[in-house]
Amino acid sequence: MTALTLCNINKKYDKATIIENLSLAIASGEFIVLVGPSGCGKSTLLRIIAGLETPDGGSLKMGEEDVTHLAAGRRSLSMVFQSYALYPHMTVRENLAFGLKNMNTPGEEIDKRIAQAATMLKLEAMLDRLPQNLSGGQRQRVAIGRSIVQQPELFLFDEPLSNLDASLRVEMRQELQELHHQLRSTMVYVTHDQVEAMTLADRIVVLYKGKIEQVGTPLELYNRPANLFVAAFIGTPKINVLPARWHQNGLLLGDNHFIPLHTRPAGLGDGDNLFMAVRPEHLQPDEQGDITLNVTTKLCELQGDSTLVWCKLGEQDLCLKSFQQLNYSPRSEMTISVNEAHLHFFDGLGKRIPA
Ligand SMILES: Nc1ncnc2c1ncn2[C@@H]1O[C@H](COP(=O)(O)OP(=O)(O)OP(=O)(O)O)[C@@H](O)[C@H]1O
Repeated sequence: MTALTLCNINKKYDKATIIENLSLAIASGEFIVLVGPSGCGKSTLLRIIAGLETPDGGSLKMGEEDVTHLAAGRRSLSMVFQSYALYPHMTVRENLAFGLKNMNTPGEEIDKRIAQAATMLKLEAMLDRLPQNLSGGQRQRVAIGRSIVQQPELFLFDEPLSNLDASLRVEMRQELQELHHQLRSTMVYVTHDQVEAMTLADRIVVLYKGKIEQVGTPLELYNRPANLFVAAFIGTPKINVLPARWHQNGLLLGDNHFIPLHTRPAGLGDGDNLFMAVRPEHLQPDEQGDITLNVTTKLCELQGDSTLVWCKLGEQDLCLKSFQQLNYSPRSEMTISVNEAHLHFFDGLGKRIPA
C-alpha cells in the first residue's frame, strides 16, 4: 500500500495542454476513480502515474519517494488494461508467472502466489488453459491476476471492464470491490461507467480538459456537485437545468413562471441571474412536494422498474423519473412537484451557490 501525491502535474502533446497544473493527494489504500468526457486526459494521467509518460512539469511521489523520473519498471505498481494484453501462446499459469520469472522470483514463491491469486479470482480450474479457451470475463480475471501476483503497492486500471457484456461487468465489478477489500491496496481506476464509478470509488475525481472539476465521495458529488459541469456529468438521466432570476422571495424561471422559496440561496439579490437544477428522480408526478410546476407531457418511456416522463415547463424541457409504472398520453397537462431541499443553485458561471 502506498500514498500517491501528484503536485502541479503538466503534460503537453505538441502545443496542446492535456494535463494542466493538476494536484491530487491519494491516501494509502484508497480506491480513486477518474471520470470525465472522452479526451479529458484520464488515460494520460494514469500513464504518467505508471511512468509510461513523462510529465512536462510537476512532481509525483509514491509514499515519501519522488518517482517523477523513475523508470516505469522500477515503480512498485501494476497496470491492468482494457485489452487484457495476455500472451496468447502461454497458459494462464505461464501468463501469471511471466513477470515474476523475469524478476527472478524463486519457483516456490511463484507457485504460492499463483495459487493465492487463482483462489481469489476463481481461476484454479483454468490454470492450464490457453487464453483463447477462456471467456472475456475469465481473461480479464487473468489480467488482474497477473497484477496481483506482483504484489504491487499500487494498482492502475484503465477501463478494465469495458470489453465485457453487461452482466459480466456487474459480476466483475463486485469481484473488484471484494479484491480491494481483501488487499486494501491503493487503486486508481479509469472508467466511463457511472455505476462503476459510484460503486467502486472511495473518491471520484471528475476531470475536464485536463483539470480537476471536483474530487469527492460518490455521494458528495451526487448531493453537492461543485458546479454545473459535475452536476450534469454525474447522474442518469442528466440533471434538469433551468435558467432563473431571483425575484423578491423566489425564482422567476425562463418564461416568468414564479416559484416561491423559503430559503434565499446565499448572496442572491433581486434580479440576479442563476441556474436552478433538479435531478429527474427528485421531480414527483404529484402535488405532494413543496413546489408545484404545471407542465405539458411530451413522451413517457416505460422502463419496467421506472418511467421517464419527458415534459415541458413553458419552453423548458424537463425529465421526471418515477419508480412507478406511469403512462401519460403526449400533450397532457399535469402538475408535478419537488421539495425545496432537492433544488441545486449555480451562479452565472456555473459555480454552486451554497444553500
Ligand atoms: N501520444 C499522444 N500524442 C498526441 N496526443 C495525444 C497522445 N495521447 C493522447 N493524446 C491526446 O490527449 C488527449 C487526452 O487523451 P487521453 O487518452 O488521456 O483521454 P481520455 O480522457 O483517456 O479519453 P478516453 O475517455 O476517450 O479514453 C486527447 O485529445 C488525445 O487525442
